[in-house]
Amino acid sequence: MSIFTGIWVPLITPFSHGQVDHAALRKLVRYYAEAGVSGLVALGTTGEAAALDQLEQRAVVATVLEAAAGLPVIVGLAGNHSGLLRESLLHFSSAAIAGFLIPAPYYVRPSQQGLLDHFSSLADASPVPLVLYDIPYRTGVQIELQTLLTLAAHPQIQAVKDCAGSAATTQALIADGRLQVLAGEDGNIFSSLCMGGSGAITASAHVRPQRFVALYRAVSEQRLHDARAIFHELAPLIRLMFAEASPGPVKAMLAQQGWISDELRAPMTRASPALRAKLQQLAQV
Ligand SMILES: O=C(O)C1=N[C@H](C(=O)O)C[C@H](O)C1
Repeated sequence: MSIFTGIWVPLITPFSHGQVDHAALRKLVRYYAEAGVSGLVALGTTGEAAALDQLEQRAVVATVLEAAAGLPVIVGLAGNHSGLLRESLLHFSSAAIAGFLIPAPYYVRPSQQGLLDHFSSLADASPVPLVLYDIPYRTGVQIELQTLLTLAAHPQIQAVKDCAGSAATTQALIADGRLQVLAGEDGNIFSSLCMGGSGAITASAHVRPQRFVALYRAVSEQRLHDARAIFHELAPLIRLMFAEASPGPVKAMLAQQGWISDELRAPMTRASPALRAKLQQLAQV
């Protein structure tokens, strides 16, 4: 069994006056570590990695690793240029990271054979495990079940962040048992864990991380009644976190709590005033 279990927070990247706010990032990392999460993801979708240049990406990972003080950190590696991806992979491999989270190359819509070749060659080059990131609504291409199962034979491919939105695929991956299945759709966390999923990478856990950890523990300890109650309690929060383009709502909530300033980089935008009002109401519950 690999380490890809429990609740992982895909960190936002805080900005202040247009620059990465490393002080705020450090504080957030400490907060999540103390909340009992299993690990952190830097440069995930929620981290606005696409809006960071190479130096900023490297600086973000360095800050997260330093503040995490041994808590496992996965680095997101998204892109559609194989050479640049490989270069980043080799760069970050020299740091003490727990793995890479890698989606299908976006926009170019490769064939399943192209995906097999792509992930296999990155896995061959990587000294740390890969978490495959299946998120067709963002990349434009599905990593089909058969492709995931073929890739599971590679010793360095150990988990999948499952955002495919197919209960049948989730079930088949869990039944196969070779890949750890991390729920990547926040609304599916409870069902995925109950089916035997190993955990979740969930942006909603930026808010009330302790409750997400409690949900994971309740399912692991087979306290179904407790787990169900916690999930129902978290459901309104999860809905609001994705009511507008992510990570706008997460950043709005964290800004209301005083952790960060409510800044995103274009083309991403802040949550609307209407949503911010709803988030404020939720915070009072
Ligand atoms: O940052 C991530 O990685 C996440 N991705 C999903 C998405 O892209 O919508 C959602 C998940 O909560 C975190």
